[in-house]
Parts: sequence; structure tokens; C-alpha cells
Amino acid sequence: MTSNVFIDGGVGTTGLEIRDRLNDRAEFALVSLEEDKRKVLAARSEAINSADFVILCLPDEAAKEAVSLIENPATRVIDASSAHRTAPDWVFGFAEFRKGQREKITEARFVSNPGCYPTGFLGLVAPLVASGLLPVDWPYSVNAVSGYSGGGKDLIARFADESNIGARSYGLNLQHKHMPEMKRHAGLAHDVVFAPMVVRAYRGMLVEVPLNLAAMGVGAGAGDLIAALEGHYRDSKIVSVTDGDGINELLLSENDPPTDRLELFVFANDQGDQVRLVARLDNLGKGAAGNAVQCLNLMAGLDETAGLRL
Ligand SMILES: NC(=O)C1=CN([C@@H]2O[C@H](COP(=O)(O)OP(=O)(O)OC[C@H]3O[C@@H](n4cnc5c(N)ncnc54)[C@H](OP(=O)(O)O)[C@@H]3O)[C@@H](O)[C@H]2O)C=CC1
Ligand SMILES: CC(=O)N[C@@H](CCC(=O)OP(=O)(O)O)C(=O)O
Repeated sequence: MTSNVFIDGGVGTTGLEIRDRLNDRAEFALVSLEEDKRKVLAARSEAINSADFVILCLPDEAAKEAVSLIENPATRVIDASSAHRTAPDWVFGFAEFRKGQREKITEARFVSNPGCYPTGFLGLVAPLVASGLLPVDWPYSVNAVSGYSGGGKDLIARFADESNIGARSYGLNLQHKHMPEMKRHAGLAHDVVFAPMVVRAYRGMLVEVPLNLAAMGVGAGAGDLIAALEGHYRDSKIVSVTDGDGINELLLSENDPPTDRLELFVFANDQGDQVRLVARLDNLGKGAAGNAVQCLNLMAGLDETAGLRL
């Protein structure tokens, strides 16, 4: 059976990446709007209500507007924006981060794709908090760098126009929109302190959580954290866990190829009581389009890795 898929915002950065992953798939037929219709409310409404699956690749306000247009009770939605990531009636679309989440996505009508940075943070921290190895009441810090495609068409244009920008630290008011999602889905008592930066690479990100386990009063050491993450992700074809011993650097290149993988690393001092938990991923892959296609596969009852870049 072929399912109709409408990507609202289909010519934006994330929309094009999703299209790329679905183009050769016989299970899905893409519904498209002509250039002069793609922002016309009536045309979007018709496409939304004729589709089996709608993937929203829009700014938050336009994503909320798209949801308000749904009249067909059979239409199922994956929202790539941050509009519904902490909404109680939406399923958080991160299949691997918690036991039972994959099954919830499979059955869901409304799925919210995680943010790219939260995918790294939650992939590292949520299983360790859930298992009791890390405390819920610690004020976690998250240092992260992202490729500039993370900011969509506007930031891509800015990095093209202002060729002297090498790196841009931002989120300096400590109110980045990803903070509620990280706190909520890791089950934390406090907001995280989030320090994001964009660098002159098109895609890719490194998301780091540094922890002084000894000062935190955590009894577990680096080896325990690695073992817990390895156990949690043992069956995943998408998420890998690597003991960072012997690795001296992690690189992002200016033009890395797309990947839908999520790589988790645990670096430690010799005593194993100070660690740097690091996630490497593609903001447009597992951080956006790859994850949306994984959710679509699950919702359509297909192999979750079909069409992914692994
Ligand atoms: N880029 C990334 O790495 C990630 C992005 N996301 C999220 O995905 C969503 C899309 O981001 P991204 O692809 O980067 O953004 P882009 O700006 O690259 O693309 C957004 C697209 O939406 C279109 N659009 C805007 N308003 C409307 C509207 N009212 N009706 C129809 N189309 C509209 C834009 O049109 P026009 O072309 O005319 O501007 C554009 O094509 C955002 O919510 C973003 O936060 C999530 C994770 C990672
Ligand atoms: C580099 C850059 O600007 N990144 C974006 C996040 C991209 C992303 O994850 O999109 P969502 O916000 O929809 O999750 C930002 O920090 O706002």
C-alpha cells in the first residue's frame, strides 16, 4: 500500500532533506504544491487533509497554523518544529531514548520530532538519569557546536554573505527554545545551562555534557556510564556508544556528507571520576530529517531504518 505524504515547508532546508530520503521509496507518494501555492492557506489545507502523513518543516507559528487546519481524522502528523515538543497530547519522536517510546510513536497520530541539540543531550543523559546513575536534581551544562544549516535558510544565507564569520556563540540570554525540551524529557529538576555555538561547517554537531562525578557525589564511574549506555543502545542500528579512551579529537568538516547516525562517546580521566559525554550527529540527519523519516517508517509499520543514511 502506498501512503500519501505532504511535506509542508517542503522547499526549506529540512523539507528538502526529507524529500531526498523519500524520493526513491515506493511505499510513499509525495504530494507537492506549486511554488505559487505553497504558502496559500486553502492549498495547504487541501494537501494536509488529503494526506495520510503530513510532515511539518515550518517555523513554529506556521506549524501551529498547519495543525489548526486538520479536519481529516485519519491524517497523522510529524512536526519538525519546536511548537509541540513539550505538549502533553503529542508523542515525543525519539524512538531510542526511553523504553517503550518506539511503540508509542508507532501508534501515534501526533508526533513531535526532537530538536537537534536535545537529541544529543537526551541521547546521552536521559538513559543515565532513568537508570539512577546520574541525579535528576543536578544543574547540567550543555556545550554544543552546530553547523550553520541548523539555522535554516536565513543562517545559511548569512554564512554565505558574511564570509568572515568563523564561529558564532549565541543563546546568550540563557533562554534558548530547546531548554524546556531537555529538562522535560530527561526528567530533570532544574533547567540545563545551555551554551550553543555555530561554526563554519554546513552540517554536523557536537553536543557535550561535562561532569565532575566526584564533586557531584555520584558513586558511579566512567565505566559504569559506558556500560549503561552500551546496554541501553545495544540493539540500535542508528545509535552507537564508544569508549573515548585513545581518541584525541572529534572533528566536523566543512562539508561532511549527510548521516542519520547518532554517535555517543564517553571520555574520562584516568580515575574515571571526571567525564565528558559527547554526542556527534548531523543536525539535518538524526537531528531533523533522518529522525522524521524514522518516525514516518514506524508510523507506517515499516522497518525504522528504511531510506536512512547509516
Ligand atoms: N535546520 C535544522 O537543522 C533543523 C530544523 N528544525 C526545525 O525545522 C523547521 C524548519 O526548519 P528549516 O528547514 O531549517 O527552515 P528553513 O527556513 O530552511 O525552511 C522553512 C520553510 O518553511 C517555509 N514557510 C515559512 N512559513 C510558511 C508558511 N506560512 N506556509 C508554508 N511554508 C512556509 C519557508 O518558505 P520560504 O522558502 O519562502 O522562506 C521555508 O521554505 C523549523 O521549525 C526548525 O526549527 C529542527 C531540527 C533541525
Ligand atoms: C544553529 C542553529 O541556529 N540552530 C537552531 C536550532 C535548530 C533546530 O534544532 O531546530 P529546532 O529549533 O526546531 O529544534 C537554533 O539554535 O535555534
